[in-house]
Amino acid sequence: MTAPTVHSGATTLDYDPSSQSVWIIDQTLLPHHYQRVQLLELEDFCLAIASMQVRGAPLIGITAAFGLALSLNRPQANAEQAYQALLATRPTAINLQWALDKVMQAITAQPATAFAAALAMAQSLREQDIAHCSTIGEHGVALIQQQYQQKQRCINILTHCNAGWLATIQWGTALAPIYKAQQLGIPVHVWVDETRPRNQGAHLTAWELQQAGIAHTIICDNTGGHLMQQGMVDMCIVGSDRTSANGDVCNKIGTYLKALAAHDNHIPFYAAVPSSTIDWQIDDGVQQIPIEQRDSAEVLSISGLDEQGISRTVTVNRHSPAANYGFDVTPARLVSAIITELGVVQANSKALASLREQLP
Ligand SMILES: CSC[C@H]1O[C@H](OP(=O)(O)O)[C@H](O)[C@@H]1O
Repeated sequence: MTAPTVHSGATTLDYDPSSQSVWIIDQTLLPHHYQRVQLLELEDFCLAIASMQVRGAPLIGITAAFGLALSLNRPQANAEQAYQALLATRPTAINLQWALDKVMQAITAQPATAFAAALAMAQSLREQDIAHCSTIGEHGVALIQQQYQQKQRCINILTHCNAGWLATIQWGTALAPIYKAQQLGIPVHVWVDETRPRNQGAHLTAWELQQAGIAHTIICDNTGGHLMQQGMVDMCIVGSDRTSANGDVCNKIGTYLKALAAHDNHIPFYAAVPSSTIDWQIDDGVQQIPIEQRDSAEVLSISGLDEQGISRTVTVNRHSPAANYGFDVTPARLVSAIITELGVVQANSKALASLREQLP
């Protein structure tokens, strides 16, 4: 099976009406194997999210939306039980609850045709994600273009984790401006934080950029500060799993440290955030956003291919405990701007409140 690229119009999730199932890319196998797997039952959807076969706030939400919708067409359908099971899979990405609530609202509005209404909502959220991420790319590429016009050389962009098309349905959030820059012929190079412990950068972002033919270099998570200090980074663009109404940005663990280094070196630090990832109920992200803690085994091991091309997982330490905080929160004061589908806005309550008024 040939692997797709963002420019081939590839999508991470596709609904199959003939089997009333969903096909997703098993992201735990990338970059070594590209494989699509079918999600049929509610348990398949819950496992896919919890095990990170699918991950990234927008994709988590849309996957759950289809999981809830399709569960209604199964024997002993129970929307509330399905909602709770899916919501319990991962706590930090607000898109999960946002998407599930949208589907539940559709069910409540049309109880006589609940399955059809829920499925239509899931499909609508999927199409909306594609449009919003493309628009985030268009708003974000202007920031890259400004630097290119000033510097007239390749623009070096640091990103953390994976906020590419694999984290959404298509285009991505943080990587969308980079894909749009490529389409405009603007030369860019991406510093790709490997992003321990699950290595979404080395496994997923690097794979995306390699497939797209975009120059990139994988770096250890601790390297970014040095590169910024040496003038080797022109801007940082990261994604988000939940951004609070005051502009605090929750993202993969380690993002906050990059923002501190960027601030200290006067480098623009942008978060690409669809409005679906903004939690309007929280006005102090640093204190209020729930931070997922995952199995310590993810810290104590690392997986890859051995010389014979066989997947291996090795343990780096069998005897010590490990802590595995999945996310951290970058305070708004360290965020230069937030790139949304409605435009580039300042990371503060007033600007975000104004943005909220523009939402349909
Ligand atoms: C566009 S959301 C991407 C966001 O999600 C990642 O977390 P995970 O891979 O654990 O789902 C990471 O925080 C990315 O920035």
